[in-house]
Amino acid sequence: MRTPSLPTTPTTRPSAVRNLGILAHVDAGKTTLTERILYATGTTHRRGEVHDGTTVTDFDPQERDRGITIFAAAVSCDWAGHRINLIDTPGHVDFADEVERALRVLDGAVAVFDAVAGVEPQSESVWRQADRHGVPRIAFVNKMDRAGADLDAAVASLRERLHPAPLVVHLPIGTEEGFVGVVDLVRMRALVRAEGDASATEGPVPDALREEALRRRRLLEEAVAERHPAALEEFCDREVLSAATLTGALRDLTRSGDGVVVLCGSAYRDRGVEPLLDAVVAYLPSPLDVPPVRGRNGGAEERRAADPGAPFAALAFKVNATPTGRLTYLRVYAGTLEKGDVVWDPTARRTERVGRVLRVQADRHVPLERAVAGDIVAVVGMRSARAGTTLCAPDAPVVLEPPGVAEPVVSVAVEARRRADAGRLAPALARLTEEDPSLVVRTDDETGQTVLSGLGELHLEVAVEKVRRTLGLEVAVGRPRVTYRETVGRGVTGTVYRHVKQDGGAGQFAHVVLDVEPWEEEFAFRSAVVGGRVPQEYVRAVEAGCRDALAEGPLGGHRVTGLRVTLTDGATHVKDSSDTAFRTAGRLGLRQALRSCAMVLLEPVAEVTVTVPEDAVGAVLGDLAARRGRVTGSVVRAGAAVVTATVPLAELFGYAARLRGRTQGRGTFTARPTGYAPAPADR
Ligand SMILES: Nc1nc2c(ncn2[C@@H]2O[C@H](COP(=O)(O)OP(=O)(O)OP(=O)(O)O)[C@@H](O)[C@H]2O)c(=O)[nH]1
Repeated sequence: MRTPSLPTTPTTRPSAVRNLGILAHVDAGKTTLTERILYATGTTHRRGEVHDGTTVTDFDPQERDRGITIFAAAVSCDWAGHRINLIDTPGHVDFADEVERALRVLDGAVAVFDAVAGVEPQSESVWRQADRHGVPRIAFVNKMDRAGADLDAAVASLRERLHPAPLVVHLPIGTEEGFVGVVDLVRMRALVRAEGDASATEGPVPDALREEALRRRRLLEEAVAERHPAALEEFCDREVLSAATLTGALRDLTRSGDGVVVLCGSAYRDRGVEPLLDAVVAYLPSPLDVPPVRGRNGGAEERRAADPGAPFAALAFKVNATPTGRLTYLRVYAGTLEKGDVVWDPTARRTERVGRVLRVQADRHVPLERAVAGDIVAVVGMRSARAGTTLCAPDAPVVLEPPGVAEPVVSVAVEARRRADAGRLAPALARLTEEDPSLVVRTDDETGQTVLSGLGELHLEVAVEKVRRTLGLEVAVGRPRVTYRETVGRGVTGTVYRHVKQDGGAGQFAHVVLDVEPWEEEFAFRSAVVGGRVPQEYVRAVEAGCRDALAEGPLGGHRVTGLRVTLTDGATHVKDSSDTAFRTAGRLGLRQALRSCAMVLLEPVAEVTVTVPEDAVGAVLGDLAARRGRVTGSVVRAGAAVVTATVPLAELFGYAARLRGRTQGRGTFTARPTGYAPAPADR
């Protein structure tokens, strides 16, 4: 059994905290790197391996069985007087929402790349996610010990596909099996760990590499000076940059997102891990270096800085049922939280009592007296907080922007296998959705079946398996189905809808005239009513009614998207008109209009990347064509063919097994949902 030692002291200086995520494509080595970081920092005393199922962060039984990260796990360690709170995130696209929630609360990230494959599809997706959240990052090119590893090629693919300004600060020493360490180009020192060494040794740059190291240092100086005015000044005056100037400029460029420091190593062989930790501390921002968190207090925007003395504000980003109790993971943005405190949930409009505050070390927890601004902790005792809930001081309310939730694209019908268990299914599913907001449960109106929806086949498989393992509930699962949508192919003008109701007491009256047209965005609404014939408040009610109508389209009850509605005319009644009447008129009026429009059924499509041995390409192309796939590219890289194609998600069910069969287990693929496209008429 692993015995992680736990940093138990509360962090009192936000400037000494680094909250970071480890992001990458599946199998790039995030979990192994996290494991080596815990070992290098003395947090653990043995190195766990993914293939042995002994890592600290992949502690869930399913993660160990499948050898992949499914849930973002938090661990903390100390390095050079700093507290590093680290979140190991899943690399598989089905769990992208878990990454999204983690990114919302992180200040920085380490993006891990495979030195042979370079930038892979999911590394591209998580990179864009981090861009959206403005999270500064460092790149770590891992697996430098593998045959075919090439730092320069990996950097070229980074530049080509992700468009950052790469600032390469390492020169590898040795190649592939002979990779033993790196030259740190900032300090011009070599860090070598030969086979059998317990730790890295620092020394002068080996003579054989001196010239190349100087050339690369020069390239680094030029790249930095080009982007950093103070560095440029020094470079112009003295024609060189000092290590101190270089370090300061690299820090500034990382934090502003104008450059990405690139390091290399081999996590598996413990090479390049300590330099990576040094870089995290030197370049990535502390909670004080990022802009104060934004929130709303009533209608007004409010910002809270990472000040332990300020009124408390925190965002819950994960909820997890554990043997310790229901854990709510919090990023504390402002103020201090002590055990026993009463905090306010402004959205649910209720108070919550904080039972205990815990430092989380994957599946282990250590009680803390308090947590201060900038820290990431878990608390026990919250009843209603979910991922995305703000918790704040009762006398200083604020609502922080919650992370977005992805729309589900795949559904399965589920039922308890044993009749006697029928009553246990609903609470079990409710618990799942509480922990993972990207899972949705509903009852099908026509069949009465319970339908579980999520982001992919694997996502749903893992969810059902969790119910079986944790609650001992056997669940029968139907065939997976994709989530269709409907859009407007050709619009209509002048749909008249009159909502009149007269039953005894107060009547209801609303009259609307609507135009509907295809639109680029999901939904837009405007009023073109002249002369105040429909007051503003009723216009808003019509819009709300139209939004209600989007839930079910006329083709098959699917969600409607891609349209603009214009309210062109209407009429009111002095006594009988109300918000409710106009909302109803908006809903029923749009429904009527959509029935007259030419509607188009949309199905989800995914960008698929298949990597196979060259001799299997023919079979793979034929199979993709049979699945209505459109091939968008094909290249040969390190002896393997990489085929990219756009394929309807509905045709991808069971593809993993099929590909394995066609390639004798040598083929792999990833699928990234990219949006919706018109479905063929027979759907
Ligand atoms: N040769 C080599 N193999 C490595 C290295 N780092 C990780 N691996 C191996 O690569 C495989 C994947 O590593 P993981 O650490 O599970 O990768 P991951 O990115 O966490 O994968 P997911 O959590 O599933 O997204 C494992 O078999 C590791 O042993 C490395 O530096 N060199």
